[in-house]
Amino acid sequence: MWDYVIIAVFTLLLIWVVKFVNWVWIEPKKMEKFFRKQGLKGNSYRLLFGDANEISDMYKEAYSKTLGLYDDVVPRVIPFISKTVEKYGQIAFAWIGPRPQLIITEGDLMKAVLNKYRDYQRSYDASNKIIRLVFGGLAHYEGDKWSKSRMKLNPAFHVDKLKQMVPKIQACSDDILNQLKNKILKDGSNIVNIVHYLEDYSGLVVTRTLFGAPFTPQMRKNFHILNDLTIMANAPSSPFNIPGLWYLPTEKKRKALAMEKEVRDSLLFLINERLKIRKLDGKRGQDLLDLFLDELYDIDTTTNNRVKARIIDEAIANCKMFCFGGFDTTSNLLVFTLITLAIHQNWQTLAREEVLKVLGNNDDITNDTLNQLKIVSMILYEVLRIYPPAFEISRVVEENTELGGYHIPKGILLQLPVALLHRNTEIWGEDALEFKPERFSEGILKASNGHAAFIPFGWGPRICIGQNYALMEGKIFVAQLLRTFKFELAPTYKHAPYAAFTVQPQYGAPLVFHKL
Ligand code: HEM
Repeated sequence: MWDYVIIAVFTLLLIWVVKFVNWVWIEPKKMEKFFRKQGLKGNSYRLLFGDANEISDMYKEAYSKTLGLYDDVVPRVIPFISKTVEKYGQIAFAWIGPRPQLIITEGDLMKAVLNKYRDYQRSYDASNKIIRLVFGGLAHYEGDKWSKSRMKLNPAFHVDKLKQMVPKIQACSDDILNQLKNKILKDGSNIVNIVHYLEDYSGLVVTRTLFGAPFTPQMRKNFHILNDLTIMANAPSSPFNIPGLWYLPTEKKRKALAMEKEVRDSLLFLINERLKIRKLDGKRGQDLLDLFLDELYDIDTTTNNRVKARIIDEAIANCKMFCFGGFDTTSNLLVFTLITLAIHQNWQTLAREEVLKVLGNNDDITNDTLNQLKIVSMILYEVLRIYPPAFEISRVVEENTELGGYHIPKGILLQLPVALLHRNTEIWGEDALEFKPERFSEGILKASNGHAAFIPFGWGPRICIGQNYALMEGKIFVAQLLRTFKFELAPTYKHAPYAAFTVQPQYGAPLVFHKL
C-alpha cells in the first residue's frame, strides 16, 4: 500500500518539476528562438526573472531624480519600455518573468490590435488576481457579452445625457472651488497641493452624476481603495505575477481581499438603497446605476435568487470599474493641466481670456458655451498627448496570428505604449516634445499630420466609454478655476511624473493661488 502512495507522490512531483522547468526555461527559450528567427530583437531570456530585475533597477534609478520642467517625462515614466524601443526598434520583445511580451510602437499596428477586440483581448486575467478585484464588469467582459453590455451602457454617455449633466458637474466644480477658497482663507497661505482637490472633484462627479448618490466619506474612501489596489497589483516587485502564489495565504492577499470587501459592502449598500427607492417610485433608467440594475427590474419576483445575486454581483463589479475608470484618469488629466498652465503662463492667460469672453458674467455654463471653449480644449488635448493618464494599453493574443508580417503565437502579451506614439517625431513633427496646444487648432487629425495617432482614450470598439464625459468634466473645472484664480508653481514643486497605474506627480502638485 505504502509503495503505491510513494509512487503516486513521486509521479506528481515529477510532473510538477517537468511543468515548472518547461514554464521557467524550455518555453521561454523556444519563444526567444522563434522571435529571433523572424528578425525580432530583444533581451535574452534570463532564468525565472526575465527582465524583472532590470525593470526594477530602472524604475529605482528613474524615480531617484526629478526632471527639469521642460524635460521629456517618458524616460522617467516608462524607463524600461522606452530603452527597449530605443535599443531594439518599433517591435521588440521583453520578459515579464518567464512570460514574453511584445512592445509595439508602430501606430498602424497598435490600431490594428485595438480594432480587433475578439482577436486581441484585455490582459487582466493574464496579469494578476488583484487587478481582477478592481477590473470587472464592462472592462472585463469579452466577445458577445462585452458588446451587449457596451450597447446597454452607451446611452448613459450619449451626448444628450451629457448635456443634461452640465449643471450638476458645474455644481461639483463650484463645491470644490469653494473648499479651495475656504482653505486659503483659513490657513492664510495660498499654497495648496491641488491633487487632493482634483481627486475629490472626479470622485464627486462620478458619485453624483452616474450613481445619483451622496459623496460620503466612505464613498471617497472607496475611490482611494480601488486606486491603492491597482498600485499594489502593479508594483514592479509585486509577487502576484508568480503563478500559484495567489493561492498561498500571504499578508498582501489578506489585505487586498479586506480592502475589496470594504468597497463591495459599501457599494452593496448603495445598490440596496437604490432598489428600495425604485420599489417605491417605480421609475427607472435615470442614471448609470439604474442601467446596471436594469435586468433586475425586468425579471419577475419568482426568478430564483441565484439570478438576482448574479445581477447584483455584476452591478457591484461595474460600479467598482466605473469608480476606478472615472477617478484617477480624470483627476490626473486635470493635475497635469494645472501644472502645465502654471509653467506656461502665456497659455493660462490665453485660456482665461477665452473663458471670460465666452462666459462673460453668466454664472451658468451650458453645453453651448462649453463648445465655444476652443483654447481650453486644445490645452486639454495637448496635456493628454504629453501626459496620457493611461500611458500604455495591453492586450493578449487569443489565437496564433500574423501581425505586421510577424507570426505571433497565442497567449503573447502585447504592450502598446501610447505615450511613445504621442511623441513620434515622424508623426507629430520635430517639436513633438514641446507643449504646443496650437497644434490642435485645426482638429486632432491635422495635429498628427493626418495619421490618427492620438489615442489617450484607446482606439477601436473598446475605446473609453467615458471620454466625452471626462473632457466635459475637465473643461468645466478648468473654466471655473480660470475665472476664480491665477496660479503658478509653488517653490516646493518638484517635476516628477511617475507611473502608478496612471501617470501621476510623485511629490504632489503644490501651486500658489491668487484670487482674481
Ligand atoms: C482623462 C480621462 C480618461 C482617460 C485618459 C481614459 C482612458 C481610457 C483608456 C485608454 C481606455 C481603453 C483601455 C483599453 O483599451 O484597454 C479606457 C476604457 C474605459 N474607460 Fe476610460 N479614461 C478616462 C476617463 C474615464 C471615465 C470618466 C470613465 C467613466 C466614468 C471611464 C471608464 C472607462 C471604462 C468603463 C472603460 C472600458 C470600456 C470598454 O471596455 O468597453 N474612463 N479608458
